[in-house]
Amino acid sequence: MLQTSGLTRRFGGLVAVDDVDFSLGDELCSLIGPNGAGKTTFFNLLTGALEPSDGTIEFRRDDEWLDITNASPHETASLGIHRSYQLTNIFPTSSVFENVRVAAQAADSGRRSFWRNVNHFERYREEAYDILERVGLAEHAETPANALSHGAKRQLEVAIALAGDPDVLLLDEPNAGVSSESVGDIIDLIEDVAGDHAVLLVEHNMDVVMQVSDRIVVLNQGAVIADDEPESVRNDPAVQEAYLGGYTPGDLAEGST
Ligand SMILES: Nc1ncnc2c1ncn2[C@@H]1O[C@H](COP(=O)(O)OP(=O)(O)OP(=O)(O)O)[C@@H](O)[C@H]1O
Repeated sequence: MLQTSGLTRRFGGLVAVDDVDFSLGDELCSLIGPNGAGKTTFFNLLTGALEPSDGTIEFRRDDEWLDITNASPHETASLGIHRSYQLTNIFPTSSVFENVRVAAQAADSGRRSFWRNVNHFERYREEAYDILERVGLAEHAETPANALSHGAKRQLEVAIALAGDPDVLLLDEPNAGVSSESVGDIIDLIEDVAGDHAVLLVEHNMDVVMQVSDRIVVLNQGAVIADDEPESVRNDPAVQEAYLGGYTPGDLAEGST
């Protein structure tokens, strides 16, 4: 569905993403690695927020591979690649419902404006309510976004990303700052969303990663050092050394960044 070949991004002399060959199918793949490994830069390359220094990015739509290496964020979004942004795309004083409705409307005007009809506003409302039901925020529909708990704000970010009607969802630390009691809700949401979307997840909480992932890709200093199913990645000596040294399974603790 999405693949990169030799993807590289340099910042001056620093190689933040280093010759990455990666593919995402219809699965939930987690991207992990130590601070500064290049995960955010890789997300920014996939969405078009940053231009690569080298390499290519391709996206499959219908049966055709499209070269999206130099696509803008607007173009990647209209193709169906959406990212959950940590709080930055929430309108804090608008209601939860309004945030999702506006996102549904914006996505529609980017994608399907030609087909809009007189009932489209009602459709955005229905879409927004359906999504709020799905992410567990229906009872907070009229709450101003800035009055939500941290965990509920994360759910709202996912709701806004879903409103874009994505094929590929890039989830950026959906557990960051979430209390340990709410981590289970976010896990349920990630697993639910992965049922009908390809998902690439950046997440520091290893228990979450081990529980939800079909596959894990490990970045270290910009390069892929492992790409395998969770059990194999956990037992990989190179991954242990670079990242998992202190990890013992079973502690669903608060996500850290
Ligand atoms: N705009 C930029 N200009 C210069 N250097 C940058 C820029 N963005 C990122 N970097 C550097 O690129 C490297 C990779 O950073 P990146 O944020 O992608 O890592 P990360 O894996 O997401 O880290 P974290 O887990 O801390 O979020 C780091 O050394 C970072 O300092």
